[in-house]
Amino acid sequence: MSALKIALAGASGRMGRMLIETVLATPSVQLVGVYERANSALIGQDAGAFLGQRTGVSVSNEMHAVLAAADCLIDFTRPEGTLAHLQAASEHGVKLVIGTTGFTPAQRAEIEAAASRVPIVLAPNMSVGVNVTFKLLELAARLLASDYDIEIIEAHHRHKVDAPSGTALKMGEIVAQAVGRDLAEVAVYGREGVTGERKPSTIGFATVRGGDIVGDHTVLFAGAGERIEITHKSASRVSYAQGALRAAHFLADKPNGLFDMQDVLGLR
Ligand SMILES: NC(=O)C1=CN([C@@H]2O[C@H](COP(=O)(O)OP(=O)(O)OC[C@H]3O[C@@H](n4cnc5c(N)ncnc54)[C@H](O)[C@@H]3O)[C@@H](O)[C@H]2O)C=CC1
Ligand SMILES: O=C(O)C1=N[C@H](C(=O)O)C[C@H](O)C1
Repeated sequence: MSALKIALAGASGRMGRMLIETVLATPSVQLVGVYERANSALIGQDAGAFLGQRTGVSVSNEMHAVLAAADCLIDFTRPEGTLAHLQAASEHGVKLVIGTTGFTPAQRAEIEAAASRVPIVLAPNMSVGVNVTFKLLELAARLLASDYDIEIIEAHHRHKVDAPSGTALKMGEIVAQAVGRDLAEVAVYGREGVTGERKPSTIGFATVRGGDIVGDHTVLFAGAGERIEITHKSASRVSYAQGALRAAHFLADKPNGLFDMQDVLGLR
């Protein structure tokens, strides 16, 4: 079987670098294109230069050239970048794995519309561990129901620009749905001053930013006389990169449609 041809966006980013390293170490995939923004010092350099490796693939700011030989584009950038890349990928019939977070509902609708033309995996967290944690949360929330207060706490590195994390928001959606609430109505994003007592149906979010924390998420179910904490901690970005490659393989035989990592991992 021939290797899956992968193009990457966001070459200089934390995830971009981890993806380049992971693709180069994975025999079932081949790096065929690497994109970075025009103002980047990396343009024209070999994509493996930061690893001391020669790949023969130069970093380019011409998305159409980057996509020309690709089966799948993996994008971990920023919402505005992802939407531009989505447009180019759908023109080329290139499948998409999107790890970027922080989309507005309107931006998400654009991704959904594009999925009628090309298949897309869109997931705020590609790690197997987080996706299994989602299942644990669903079960815990359903069993504990309204007797326990639900709070979601996430911590990330100092460079992260969106809050709460995409993963924390997804966890909120999962637990809200499991207890029959609409997250948009019950979410409380941070507290300050004289807030009054906690309303029982709310789901609170707390965000920590500091240092090089890769990504920690805890969902706290606090009841009378006890509490349950379900926590996932990432120690390396490699699990996200490996998940993204699993997602790319999953898309290989899909003509179109919007999927997430629960689909990829068979966790539905
Ligand atoms: N789904 C998942 O498993 C994970 C998702 N993420 C998400 O991936 C995204 C990137 O994270 P990091 O690599 O840590 O960020 P980063 O800041 O290290 O890298 C961002 C990359 O995107 C590029 N970029 C920024 N704006 C752009 C634009 N308008 N057009 C094109 N390219 C643009 C930058 O040049 C850079 O290469 C974030 O949204 C983050 O939340 C991060 C880790 C795991
Ligand atoms: O920006 C990050 O680093 C991460 N972003 C994702 C998110 O917003 O959930 C996934 C992971 O937590 C790392």
